Amino acid sequence: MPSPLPYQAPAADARDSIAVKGLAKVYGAGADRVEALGGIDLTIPRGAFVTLFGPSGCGKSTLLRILAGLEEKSAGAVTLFGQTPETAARAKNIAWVPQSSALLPWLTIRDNVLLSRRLNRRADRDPACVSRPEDADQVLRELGLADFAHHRPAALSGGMRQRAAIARGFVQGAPLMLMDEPFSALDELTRDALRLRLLEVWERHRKTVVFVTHSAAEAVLLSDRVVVMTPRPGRIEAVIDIDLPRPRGRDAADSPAFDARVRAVKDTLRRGWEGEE
Ligand SMILES: Nc1ncnc2c1ncn2[C@@H]1O[C@H](COP(=O)(O)OP(=O)(O)OP(=O)(O)O)[C@@H](O)[C@H]1O
Repeated sequence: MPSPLPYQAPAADARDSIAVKGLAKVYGAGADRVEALGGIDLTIPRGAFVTLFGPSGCGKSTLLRILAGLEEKSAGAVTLFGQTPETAARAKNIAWVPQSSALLPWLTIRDNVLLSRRLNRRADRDPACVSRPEDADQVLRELGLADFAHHRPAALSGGMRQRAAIARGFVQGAPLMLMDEPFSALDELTRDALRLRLLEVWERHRKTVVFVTHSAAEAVLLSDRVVVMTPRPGRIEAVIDIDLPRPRGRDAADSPAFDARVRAVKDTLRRGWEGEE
């Protein structure tokens, strides 16, 4: 009988990061073949706020859906804190914040925010992240929704409903939040206010966030790292560390340092795109 292979402990940091290695995704075949992602390597440390930034069609949503376990990869390896996306999704270790709030109209805001937690009481979650009902009240307060907790979604503005969707993400008890352009349907003033609200709440909870946006300024304001992606096939042009001090508030976007980071992100995208043409 062959001797068993020696036990190999997982890499020391496997449970402390998201690791993407050689990831590729192809949709369709023949004339319909689209290489949505090719050769994606990315490491995201636990607790980081990381943004995927790039033009339409560069594969941001595909990458996010693969991380969420909603889409199969064509090649490569993905682990979320040591788990496959499918296992992490089954264990309810991933919270998804969509573009539109997707609240249930017949439930109050508080019940909407608590719904996933209630439905998934028995989930095999990361014990450090399990939330309590009181957490919903705290997060609703932090997001300025305490007075609306017992209203139904129809009584709230679009911005408030999106805040409720973000609250639901934080209360879900998952260590990882995936946010797919959560502010894209909102007007500019509401977006500005919501970015700051999101930052305030994230500072207190420090979940790992992977956020998708088309806005360089939004990416820089929110992130520890901006992943600049270019299309055909979707690939990572560069990962830019945003070394601006935290916490970042209303004044964070009013500095030459901020403008320089936004310029660096845009220039990186332009270089990658021009290089491709
Ligand atoms: N289900 C699908 N079937 C076929 N092709 C798809 C599918 N989903 C995405 N694609 C293609 O894969 C590529 C990447 O799409 P994806 O939506 O991930 O990009 P994106 O950067 O998120 O774009 P956007 O910013 O417009 O949302 C595009 O060429 C798109 O047409």
